[in-house]
This record gives sequence, structure tokens and C-alpha cells, in this order.
Amino acid sequence: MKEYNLTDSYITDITEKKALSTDNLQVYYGDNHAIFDANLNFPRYKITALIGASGCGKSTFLRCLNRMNDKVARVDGEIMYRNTDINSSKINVYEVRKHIGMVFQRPNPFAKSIKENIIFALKNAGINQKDELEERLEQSLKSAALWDEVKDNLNKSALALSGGQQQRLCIARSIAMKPDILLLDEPASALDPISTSKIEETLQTLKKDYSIIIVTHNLQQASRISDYTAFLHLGHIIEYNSTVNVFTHPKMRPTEDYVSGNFG
Ligand SMILES: Nc1ncnc2c1ncn2[C@@H]1O[C@H](COP(=O)(O)OP(=O)(O)OP(=O)(O)O)[C@@H](O)[C@H]1O
Repeated sequence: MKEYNLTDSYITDITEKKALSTDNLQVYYGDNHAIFDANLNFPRYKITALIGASGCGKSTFLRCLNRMNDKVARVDGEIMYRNTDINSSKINVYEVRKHIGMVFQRPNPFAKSIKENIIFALKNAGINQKDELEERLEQSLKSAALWDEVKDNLNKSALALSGGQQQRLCIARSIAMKPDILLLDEPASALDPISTSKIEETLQTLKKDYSIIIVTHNLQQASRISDYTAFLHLGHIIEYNSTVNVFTHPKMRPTEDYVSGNFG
């Protein structure tokens, strides 16, 4: 692999309102320093893509943003959300996850009905009113572009849905909690091209109401759907800029090599 200077970086200033920001974020898995000094501002109501070669730390970084790494890694630094450091040990992580939802690479619906998949998490969060549950069920499935396909079969097992439908159900399950921020870790990598484009369309619609941060291996997908892109290499954020600039006028050599296919 080519050797690059990892201390140089280009991080653009975000002019939009911020949804979330990281300040000197460091992640360690034992002796393995996986994320170095990440300082990023994520804009509200935009899609930000995290790209980079396998093992560069994309998922690690994403998972810190709603405290999913607590049990496996040491995470130092601040993650600021609504003027609060949500990386503080005093913060209730379950509260954090109500505001910052996560969708994983493989669709992981519960072995329950479509309806129960949505309602279960809401009831666990203390929402018990029938009208409220029904309203959130319909709204979340509509927002995830699944309602028309399932509205007559809400009691059918979620496991009988296609992979793409299951992933949209997982998105619906996340947004039923009415989070502000949606984190997605390669949500379409296990899906066929038609299901992938449906997920991409859904994300474009969702960004009206949610700030979205997505990890993707797929450079075309990042350039199609995201407004901002961060390129990571060996745990360092090398470049962060508008997606059009990252792909057409990269400022850093490693980014240029990566987006032009001359990396490694
Ligand atoms: N649970 C874990 N325990 C120990 N080390 C881990 C763990 N998860 C990731 N790592 C290490 O952290 C580094 C970054 O991994 P990470 O999965 O975040 O990269 P990635 O860019 O998301 O990779 P990929 O694109 O292959 O999913 C790697 O060195 C990896 O081995």
C-alpha cells in the first residue's frame, strides 16, 4: 500500500446548522488506536457519507456517535449534540439512542409481525396510547416508503418480507422513535440494485426531516446521495468537504487516489 502523510488533512467549515459534532475523538480497541483525533461537524438535514478502504475506521467512527462502542472500545473526546457531550459517562445511552438511531448492514427485523416490529420498540420506550402507536406505525412505514406494500398485511411476519423490504422496515422502526439523526452502516450492501435504489430514494426523502450519516463502500452511492463526504484512511479523517468537491476536486492526495481508483 502507498504511504501517505496522515497528519495533513482538509476539513471544510460547515455553514449549515450542526446536527452533531465530534471534538478530538479518539477510539482504542486495546492497543489498537482505531480513530485519531476526529473533529467533524455534521450538518442538519443533509446526508453525510463516510468513505474509505476496508478497516479504515468508518464503522468504528459511526458507532461512537450513538454510543454503540461503549462495551468494546475506549472512546475519548467529545461528541456534542444539542450543547451536551453525549460521550460523557453521565449520559444515559438509551436516551441518546432515542435521538440518534442506527440501521445496520444486514436487515435485522425481530421475528414478529411487521406491526409488532414497530410497536415493540415504542412500547419499550413507554409509548402505550393506541392512537399514538397507530399513528407512528403508519407514519414511519410511509416515511420508509413501505406502507403501500404492507398496509394490508401488517400482521404478516417481518421475516417473510424481501431483504430490501426488511431493511426499509428497519429504517421505519428507527424513525418511529422520532430521532433527529439517523446513522446507517452500509444499509444497502446486502441488497440487489433495485432494492438499493429504493433505499437511496427513501434516504433522499428522509433528509427533509432527519440528519443522516451513512457509511458506504460504494463510491457511486456516496456521490449520488450525499451532500458531504468524509474520507478516512487508517483511522484519520483525511478530507471532509461537499461531496461534489471530494469527488471532482479532492484537495488531498490520498483522497484523489481513492476516488480515482489509484489507491493501494
Ligand atoms: N469490535 C472490535 N474489536 C477490536 N477491534 C476492532 C473491532 N471493530 C473494529 N476493530 C478494528 O478497528 C479498525 C477499524 O475497523 P472498522 O470496522 O471500523 O473499519 P471499516 O472502515 O468500517 O471497515 P469495513 O469497511 O471493512 O467494514 C480495524 O483495525 C479493525 O480491526
